[in-house]
Amino acid sequence: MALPSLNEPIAAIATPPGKGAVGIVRLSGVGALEVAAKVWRGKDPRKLEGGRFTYGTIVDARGEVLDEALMLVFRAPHSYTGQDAVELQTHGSPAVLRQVLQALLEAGARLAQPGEFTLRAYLNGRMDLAQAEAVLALVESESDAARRQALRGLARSLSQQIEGMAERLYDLLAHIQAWLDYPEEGVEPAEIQTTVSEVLAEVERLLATAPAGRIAHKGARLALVGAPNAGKSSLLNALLGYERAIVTPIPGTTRDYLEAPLEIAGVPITAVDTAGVRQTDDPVERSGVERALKIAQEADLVLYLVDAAEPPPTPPDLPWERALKVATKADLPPAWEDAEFIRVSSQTGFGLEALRKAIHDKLIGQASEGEIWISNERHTQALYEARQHLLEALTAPQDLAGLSVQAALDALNQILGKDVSEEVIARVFRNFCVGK
Ligand SMILES: Nc1nc2c(c(=O)[nH]1)N(C=O)[C@@H](CNc1ccc(C(=O)N[C@@H](CCC(=O)O)C(=O)O)cc1)CN2
Ligand SMILES: Nc1nc2c(ncn2[C@@H]2O[C@H](COP(=O)(O)OP(=O)(O)OP(=O)(O)O)[C@@H](O)[C@H]2O)c(=O)[nH]1
Repeated sequence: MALPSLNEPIAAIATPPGKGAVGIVRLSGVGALEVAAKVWRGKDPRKLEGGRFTYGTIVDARGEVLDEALMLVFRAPHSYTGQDAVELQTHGSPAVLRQVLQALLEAGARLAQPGEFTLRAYLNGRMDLAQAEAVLALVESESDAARRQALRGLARSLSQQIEGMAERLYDLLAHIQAWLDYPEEGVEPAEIQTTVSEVLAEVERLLATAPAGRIAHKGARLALVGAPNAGKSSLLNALLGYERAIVTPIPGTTRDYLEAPLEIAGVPITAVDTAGVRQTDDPVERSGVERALKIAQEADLVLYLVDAAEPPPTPPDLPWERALKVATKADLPPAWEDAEFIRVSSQTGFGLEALRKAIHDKLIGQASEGEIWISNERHTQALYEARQHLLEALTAPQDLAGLSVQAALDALNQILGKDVSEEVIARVFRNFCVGK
């Protein structure tokens, strides 16, 4: 798969489809300023300093005015792509944006492919591949946790950590090579063990953040499960802060399931209220129960609710390793007590903060706010590969350990986009939107 040419001017609408206060059309490449000059009535962009706005009108090839606009000129290498670039900031009408784009295409630009501006930034060495992926993650971020992590990637936090590990492996390789050449003055076998173990621990630490990273990026499904009248709908409403689900004293009120979005400590969560689980002959209720148990199996986390004011029911079959046990109606006199249960009252709000914290901790695990979370599947795969080769290096005969160290190094470098195939690059940028 060939990557698109790097230099010809490309153009795209950068703002999302639909009406907006302002819309932006982007242009980048060798000759971008000439293309812009052809559609512009105002100061000549070729004579403008980089980083300045100017006001004027945009015209098409026949001289018809398309809109009044601001033009922002960037001069290579001081632009997002590293090339000469121009932004036309118009009124945010789909008709205006379409015509302006059309005029740029007629003036000599080519329509940009998805992610092609960022691809150019990468190919021009303005960012590494992990940073480019962070741009995509940032554009896609819907939660605060995801935004924060993506911004960290953009600032090269992950890249620097990978570079640090790579550096240590390069040094080790050099020593191993010296030892192969001059066995009498080369590496101590212990040096291989120590360095490889330390880098391995770092790789494993990063891999351990992958579940948290995935959840911060994609969100988690939280199933509320329990017997009829356990207080599932009430707890959902209490967590949401508004009355989403119907609450009645009649057992079996929620017959199907119901989803509602919420955010806990910056993590996007889809809470699913399910039908009460019990033995029943009613076919409608039974399919609700089956569905509830299936939702529990598929959820990232299950809240198993038991009414603390009643004798406890027989627990259903749940994925207990992904479950939190919750005793509800803590405002009533308890019929039983069990320290494994988090006590809450949806009526008074008692225990809700503790529950939120427990949900967050269980979903995010030991990954701490301050560290880098891996949220990208490509990075996860590369780290697994590196881990595999480092484990090999630990057990390989000393004269072969270098091969495994080299393979681990190659895997780490893939994250940065060093020596990756065009295939891999194309796959990364395929997920971008046009104009990014
Ligand atoms: N209008 C607009 N807003 C935007 C962007 C953009 O391209 N255009 N961005 C992009 O997606 C993001 C900002 N990122 C950017 C990063 C670098 C450069 C840039 O031109 N850098 C040059 C010049 C710096 C300077 O003038 O001080 C450089 O680093 O040399 C521009 C935007 C978010 N907001
Ligand atoms: N005192 C008290 N009553 C509660 C509390 N939470 C729920 N209830 C009551 O318990 C009953 C059942 O509550 P729901 O939230 O509908 O229970 P559910 O588990 O969704 O019930 P189903 O839809 O039947 O499965 C209602 O009468 C609620 O008012 C609580 O924290 N304290």
